[in-house]
Amino acid sequence: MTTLTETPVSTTALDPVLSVRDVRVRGQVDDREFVKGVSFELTPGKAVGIVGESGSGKTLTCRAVLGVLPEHFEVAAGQIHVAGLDIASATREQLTDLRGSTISAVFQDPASYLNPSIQVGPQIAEVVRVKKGLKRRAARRRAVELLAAVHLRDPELVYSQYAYELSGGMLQRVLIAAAIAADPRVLIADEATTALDVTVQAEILDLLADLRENAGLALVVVSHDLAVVAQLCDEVLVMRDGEVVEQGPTTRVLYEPQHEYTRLLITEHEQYGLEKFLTREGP
Ligand SMILES: Nc1ncnc2c1ncn2[C@@H]1O[C@H](COP(=O)(O)OP(=O)(O)OP(=O)(O)O)[C@@H](O)[C@H]1O
Repeated sequence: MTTLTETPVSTTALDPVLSVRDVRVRGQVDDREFVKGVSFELTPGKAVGIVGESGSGKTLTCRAVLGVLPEHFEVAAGQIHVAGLDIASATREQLTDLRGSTISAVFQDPASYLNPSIQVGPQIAEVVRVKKGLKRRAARRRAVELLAAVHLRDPELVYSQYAYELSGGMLQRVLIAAAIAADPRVLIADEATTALDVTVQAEILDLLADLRENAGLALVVVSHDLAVVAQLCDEVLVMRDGEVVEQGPTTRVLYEPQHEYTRLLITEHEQYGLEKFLTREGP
């Protein structure tokens, strides 16, 4: 089987690979706080989920962690450490090095992250070449390996295809392959399976679980779908209007919700079959 990482990652290390402490995100235009104090820690192989309705600040939290807030937004307070590095005091060069190789992300709408006029494989090979310093031929080989690792059938064929030739599920896998190309320690999956049909979604979730278990990847999973978080995450944060209204172990939050808003989300999601993912033993 194709290896997902070139160097084995310890899953027993206790040092957090990501530490987010009381982070606040402010919009500079109207001086409004959009994220009002988010804290969590991730050690290798762990997964944290962020749930909440549209506009509650989930994506802004992720973008703050990645150091790519939209224009006119800033981290107004709090600390973010990625693999021990305080990103507020990191140089531009350190941040560029960090992105992709230590922390990486997959968002919704994979097509918009790929260049439509370049075959998908070379785009992954380029990440490997730049971030891992591999020569062209080795980078190509690694890109094909990565396409196989995300369970794309006929990876050689996919390597030479263009984004428009691939289905949504295939594209999302290509994006995951690109996101893990430089062996990051943290992967942010922001609504990464939302646009996919149920079967493909389940396959992508299995893939993320596999990366977590076998490569020690730490995950931040953003989803409006509690079932997704129930399946993948150890801990969950429930956000509403920029605030974390509830936070704790996934099974506790989903089985014994303390906050009325969490109860409301759970009731809304019962139709999606939350039960089938959630066991008392936890993920
Ligand atoms: N690029 C932007 N320009 C202006 N306002 C923005 C921008 N991005 C986010 N916002 C504002 O910040 C709020 C929080 O946005 P965010 O994208 O974090 O929400 P979310 O919880 O991820 O929602 P969704 O589930 O719809 O993605 C939004 O309601 C919006 O008002």
